[in-house]
Amino acid sequence: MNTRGDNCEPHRPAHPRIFTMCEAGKSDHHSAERCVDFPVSVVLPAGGTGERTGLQTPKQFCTFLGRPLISYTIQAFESMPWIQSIVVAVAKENMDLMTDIIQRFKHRKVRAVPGGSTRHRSICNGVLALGEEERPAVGRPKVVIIHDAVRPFVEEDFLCKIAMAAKEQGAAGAIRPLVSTVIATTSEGYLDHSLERAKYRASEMPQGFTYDVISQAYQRCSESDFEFGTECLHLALQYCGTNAKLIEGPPTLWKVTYKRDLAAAESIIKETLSRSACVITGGLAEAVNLADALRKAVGALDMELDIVPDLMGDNARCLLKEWNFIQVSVSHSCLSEVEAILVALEAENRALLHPVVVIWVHFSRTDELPVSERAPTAITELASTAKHRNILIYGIQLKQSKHWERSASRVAEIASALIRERSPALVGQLLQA
Ligand SMILES: Nc1ccn([C@@H]2O[C@H](COP(=O)(O)OP(=O)(O)OP(=O)(O)O)[C@@H](O)[C@H]2O)c(=O)n1
Ligand SMILES: O=P(O)(O)OC[C@@H](O)[C@@H](O)[C@@H](O)CO
Repeated sequence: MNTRGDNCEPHRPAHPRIFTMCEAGKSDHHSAERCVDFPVSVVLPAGGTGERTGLQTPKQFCTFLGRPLISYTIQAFESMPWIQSIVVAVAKENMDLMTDIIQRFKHRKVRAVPGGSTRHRSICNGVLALGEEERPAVGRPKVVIIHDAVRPFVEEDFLCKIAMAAKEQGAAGAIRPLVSTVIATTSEGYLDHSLERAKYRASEMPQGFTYDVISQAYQRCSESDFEFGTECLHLALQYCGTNAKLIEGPPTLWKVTYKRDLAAAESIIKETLSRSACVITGGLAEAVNLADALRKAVGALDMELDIVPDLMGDNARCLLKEWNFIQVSVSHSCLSEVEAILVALEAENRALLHPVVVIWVHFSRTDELPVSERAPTAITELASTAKHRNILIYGIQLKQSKHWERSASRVAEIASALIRERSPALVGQLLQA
């Protein structure tokens, strides 16, 4: 609420403005839960238009591997058990789209509220919404985390530090070293003076505030703050006398701003999904030998393999943590083993948030016809239906030869490329190792 006592948003047509982003860093939820024993809610300002990307689609709705950027950021926060609720502030004209994303990707804890014509107004609307929370299980938060929805990579351990510091100090913010020197220019466009870079830091996100501090700051701040301000920490100091604790954050805190940042974000998401794979051998000797050779070969490609005979019993754990599966079939050309993987993946709804890769490696003995001649369309048909369920099936056929290691490293190269790129274009193809 600003000085006039009305909502943050003046009665002007809202700009069609919106944004988004990413994957939680791997961390031990338990250690964070031990530290954060007070209610924490999150405001994700996502009401911008992303003009600096030069794209028609606002960056928060640009998709990566079939999912909008904002869904990655939401999922990162909702995967942290100690976050009680999330409010996303989006432009009014994107409320339906945001609601659809929440439903489609089964986001919990999160609700969308109308953003504002500036970032501060969007954040203010989000903070107001937390104060009017009606969901019974969600009380007023002790700490409010504010995080640009287009800062894709949120690390739980760091977020925990920000939340703890905000509770103790009233406000806390992430900082990073400056990359470029900051200079002041004259009105004629000449150098006036430069700042000593070592004395300054870049203010990043996440930031944390006690609910009282941030809500008071927005009640007291000026129209000029709402219109032109970019720094919540400044509002806390200026209007509440609260001096934020500054904590240097990891390099992953960057904000998607330009088109190149979208490519960088997609590359990091793909890399995160490509670090390991599960190889299922059926326990057959040739398959186990190939899997062992594959493990050596992919090690050089910075990838780890978990080799199991099947996905039964304890081995079913692979279904809950892997995004990539390699089924090695020896001789028989039927895809029953791949179909079994599909059934297991769907039972766990594993492909909801990320596309899952299943690679069928068909190993044929020297006296057998290659599967491309015996059952050329089998994999294409199966892959076509699986693709609609966000499971990408690829085939690699391998003929038994005396150059075992060379064949295995060839399979490894192809498999790791398929896993890394997750290309829809190659789905259903039977590649020759
Ligand atoms: N009226 C606005 C403007 C921005 N934001 C959000 O604030 C975050 C950081 O803003 P920025 O990166 O500047 O996004 P845009 O304003 O959309 O980008 P641009 O300035 O290029 O248009 C983004 O998540 C953006 O969606 C917002 O919630 N409401
Ligand atoms: O100005 P923009 O809307 O591009 O980005 C907002 C940033 O200024 C802001 O997220 C941090 O500097 C921390 O306040």
